[in-house]
Amino acid sequence: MNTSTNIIWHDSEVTKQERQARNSHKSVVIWFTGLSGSGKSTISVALEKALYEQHIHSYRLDGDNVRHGLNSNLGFSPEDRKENIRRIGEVGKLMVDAGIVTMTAFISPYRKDRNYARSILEEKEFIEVYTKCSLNECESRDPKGLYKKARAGEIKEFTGINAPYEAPAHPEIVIDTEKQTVDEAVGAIISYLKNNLYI
Ligand SMILES: Nc1ncnc2c1ncn2[C@@H]1O[C@H](COP(=O)(O)OS(=O)(=O)O)[C@@H](OP(=O)(O)O)[C@H]1O
Ligand SMILES: Nc1ncnc2c1ncn2[C@@H]1O[C@H](COP(=O)(O)OP(=O)(O)O)[C@@H](O)[C@H]1O
Repeated sequence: MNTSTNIIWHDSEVTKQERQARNSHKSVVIWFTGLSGSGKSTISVALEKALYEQHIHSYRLDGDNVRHGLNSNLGFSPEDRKENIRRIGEVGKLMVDAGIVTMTAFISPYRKDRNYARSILEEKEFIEVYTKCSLNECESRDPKGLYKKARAGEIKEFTGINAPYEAPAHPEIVIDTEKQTVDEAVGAIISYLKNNLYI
């Protein structure tokens, strides 16, 4: 619900299309979703580096990082996760307007919340990338030791253990991180961007 009143939109004199033309590439949100430990951060970091090396204006928003600042007042209840994703969707939209290829790496476990983020962008401005990985494998990777803590009852509402993860029904890209290497994942996403004339 919008509680701000008496607010009037003020247009820029530089359009998104003009920024994209100057950058010689489209702007888009590449929305990673998947369990903790499924590879969202690892792949988005590698993708960001590869895009940077190809002179693509890009930027990465990562759950752990954004929760240190912009979203530091949010926890992991369904309501807080919804607000987390709503804000990231809005930031993603601003970055697309600024002409930037934006990667977001959030668990974003609820389909409805991801679809909301998609809905505020124009068609083709949201590419959902599902980092598919079994809970078993994520738990054995446990890069931050959080699954161990969750199993020991030290973290409430941990995704996959005692909070749900709803896999995307129709993601644009699926990366099976139990089968594809990080380089293969980056290659697959860059091919998608090239084949669909984003870059
Ligand atoms: N309860 C609980 N459930 C899931 N994850 C937890 C939790 N508590 C802390 N963490 C750590 O926070 C990271 C997930 O934050 P996100 O902003 O991506 O989560 S969400 O999209 O709002 O669901 C997640 O990072 P990733 O491992 O990179 O996914 C964890 O490091
Ligand atoms: N094919 C792969 N793709 C991505 N990460 C992988 C892969 N194989 C192993 N890993 C490892 O799995 C872990 C994934 O952790 P991370 O990227 O932080 O996941 P997330 O951001 O989804 O929580 C890292 O330790 C990474 O080195």
